[in-house]
Amino acid sequence: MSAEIIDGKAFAATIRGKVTEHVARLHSEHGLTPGLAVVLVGEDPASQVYVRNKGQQTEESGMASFEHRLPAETSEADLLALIARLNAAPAVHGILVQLPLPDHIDSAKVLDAIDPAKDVDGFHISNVGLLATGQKALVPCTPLGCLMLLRDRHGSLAGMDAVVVGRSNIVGKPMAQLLLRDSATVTIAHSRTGDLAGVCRRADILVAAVGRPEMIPGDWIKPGATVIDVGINRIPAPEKGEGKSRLVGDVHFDSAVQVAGAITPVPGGVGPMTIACLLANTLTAFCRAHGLAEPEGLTA
Ligand SMILES: NC(=O)C1=CN([C@@H]2O[C@H](COP(=O)(O)OP(=O)(O)OC[C@H]3O[C@@H](n4cnc5c(N)ncnc54)[C@H](OP(=O)(O)O)[C@@H]3O)[C@@H](O)[C@H]2O)C=CC1
Ligand SMILES: Nc1nc(=O)c2c([nH]1)NC[C@@H]1CN(c3ccc(C(=O)N[C@@H](CCC(=O)O)C(=O)O)cc3)C=[N+]21
Repeated sequence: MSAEIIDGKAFAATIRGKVTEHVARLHSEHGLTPGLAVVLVGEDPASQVYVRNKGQQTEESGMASFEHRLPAETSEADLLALIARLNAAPAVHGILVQLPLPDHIDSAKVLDAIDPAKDVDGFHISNVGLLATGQKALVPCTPLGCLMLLRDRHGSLAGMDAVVVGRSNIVGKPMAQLLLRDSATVTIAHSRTGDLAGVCRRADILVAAVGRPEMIPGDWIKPGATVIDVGINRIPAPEKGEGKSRLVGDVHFDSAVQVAGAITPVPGGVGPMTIACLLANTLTAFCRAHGLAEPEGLTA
């Protein structure tokens, strides 16, 4: 038996379509345009690609995109000054500071300087706290995208055994919070977990957010489970030619697809959902800022 392949790319296109429709209506009814500012410090080539994709898709949805590319040696004080300006800018409704930041900058300090109402990544400590206490928050884009895929497949997640491998602040922890809020029974595994294979085998829902290429093999997966592979790992692909590379997830796809009930591919799974949810969060932030009705089906 072979798993259903969850088409994140198509699902993301549907979400972007809903955002685009809503943005057009806001424009015609109120003459208003939501705006997203993306800040990139340094020249990491992978980050440049993401930032370019985000900018393109933001504009395609009818929103305004503001890109701030700063040199790697930018001081923390200068970055904080830029954030203060974006916090005060009426045309900016969402602010994303691309991570990781250079080592001389304190990421937590920078993220907490963003106005929580414009924090479309959901990384500000007050959004983290609101999510953890079950209140209305801006929710991190990658976990939100995963949740949308899971709800689409299962309807209710109540009582399901969910295992999240990875406990980062940007994926693992908020993912676990969202699953818990939907009444799944949640286990968070990490590098110190004993018998990781055994823990994974209990999961009806397995979310892998580790950053280790193809680490989870098919025989760690419960037959019929839904597998969400968040990992984005670039590995050498000499078979494609000298110096070429390809993207793989944290799950060993070829063996996992034999066992799982459904699985997200890499690329084309969670990645496109992340950007779609960023646009959705920007629209949500805009509507809350203006006291307008929130878009339906685009929040957690
Ligand atoms: N699709 C998308 O849109 C996005 C994809 N990503 C991708 O997701 C992956 C994870 O990202 P991120 O959360 O930022 O990564 P981090 O490096 O911040 O966190 C990785 C987590 O995996 C755990 N871990 C590491 N090694 C093992 C192991 N051998 N066994 C079990 N757990 C382990 C770590 O545990 P410990 O805490 O104990 O060290 C840590 O909690 C990466 O591949 C990243 O590129 C990230 C963001 C968005
Ligand atoms: N403040 C902040 N917020 C983030 O959300 C954030 C970040 N920093 N830093 C980096 C990670 C990574 N990330 C991805 C987004 C889209 C794809 C994506 O679209 N991936 C495509 C393929 C991309 C390709 O081909 O390279 C896919 O999986 O199909 C991947 C990864 C967001 N991140």
